[in-house]
Amino acid sequence: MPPPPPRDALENESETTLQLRAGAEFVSTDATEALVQRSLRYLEGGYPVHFRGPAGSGKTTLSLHLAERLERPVVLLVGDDSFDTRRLVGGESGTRSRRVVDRYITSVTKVESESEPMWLDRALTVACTEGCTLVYDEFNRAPPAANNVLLTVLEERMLVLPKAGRGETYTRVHPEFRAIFTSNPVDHVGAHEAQNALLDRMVTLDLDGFDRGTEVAVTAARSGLPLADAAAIVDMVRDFRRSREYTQRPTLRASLMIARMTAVQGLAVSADDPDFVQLCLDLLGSRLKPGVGGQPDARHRQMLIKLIEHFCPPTTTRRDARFGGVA
Ligand SMILES: Nc1ncnc2c1ncn2[C@@H]1O[C@H](COP(=O)(O)OP(=O)(O)OP(=O)(O)O)[C@@H](O)[C@H]1O
Repeated sequence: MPPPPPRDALENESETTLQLRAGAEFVSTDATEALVQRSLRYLEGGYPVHFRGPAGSGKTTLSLHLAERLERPVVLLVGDDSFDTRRLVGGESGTRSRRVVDRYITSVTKVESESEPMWLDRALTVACTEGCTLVYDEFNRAPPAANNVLLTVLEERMLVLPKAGRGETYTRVHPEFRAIFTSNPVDHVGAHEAQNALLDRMVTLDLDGFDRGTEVAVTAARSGLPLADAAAIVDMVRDFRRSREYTQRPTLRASLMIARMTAVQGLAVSADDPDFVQLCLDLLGSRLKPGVGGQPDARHRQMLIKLIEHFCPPTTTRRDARFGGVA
């Protein structure tokens, strides 16, 4: 069989238009609900919301949950350094040809051919014209120039198309269109500084991790561990975070990893379970300055052991992983 004809790169990529499942895995607490309500007020008032915070602070999860609460189709876009306006808006992709053969008078055959460029919509155009909720995750990974097209979308509610490919140079933004942005700090690898003009058009809410109660609730719900065990792990990770001894900030994600592995392997959240201690050394030690042979150096190891002993004293017995209970 001959190989398929080469297609424009635009045609090979499809946009992610999501229909979110109700309540999918989001853990709601008083703190998250307060933030959700605050954000919904801005979104319903027509203003985009921007969650800014370090990795693992819950920005993406919160954004997707908010999008779900708006009950509109969701377009998810994840910022990338390779982005340009065309990647956001769309562009001309191939041509459409039409050939008309006219034999009205049998002795005369009139053939007319015409071809016109075909326009392919991308994420922003789809969201703006269909009235979707755009979740633009890590938007500051895209070069600032690529995001310029958002300026008129957010302020004048006009989407300016780069070429008159659809026979128009701009299109009006659907009244139900809403946008939620997330960004990592500028010192994050691959992050660009967002232009002030764009930031000026959004309501920026700083997320620097959740309160203890929310972290415990999320960790327990997502791992299946009892609340007391989840609390011990969260307290240990939060204390490590306060120590500032790390090179990579330990976040809720670190607590979740420890808790899930503990549950899956049936470990006891206890300093006398050597596998649990090794798990903590692996997952927290890797956030310290690199040691030798995949292990933290002696001082850091001692510090972590003390931390584990303090928050997970040797009292509990090994859990039976098959039943999620204690053996
Ligand atoms: N309210 C919540 N309910 C359930 N899980 C949550 C909640 N908040 C955060 N999480 C979980 O915490 C982890 C980190 O959250 P998330 O990925 O949203 O952070 P982020 O700030 O977007 O991180 P990054 O910048 O690295 O993408 C994920 O595993 C996520 O599922």
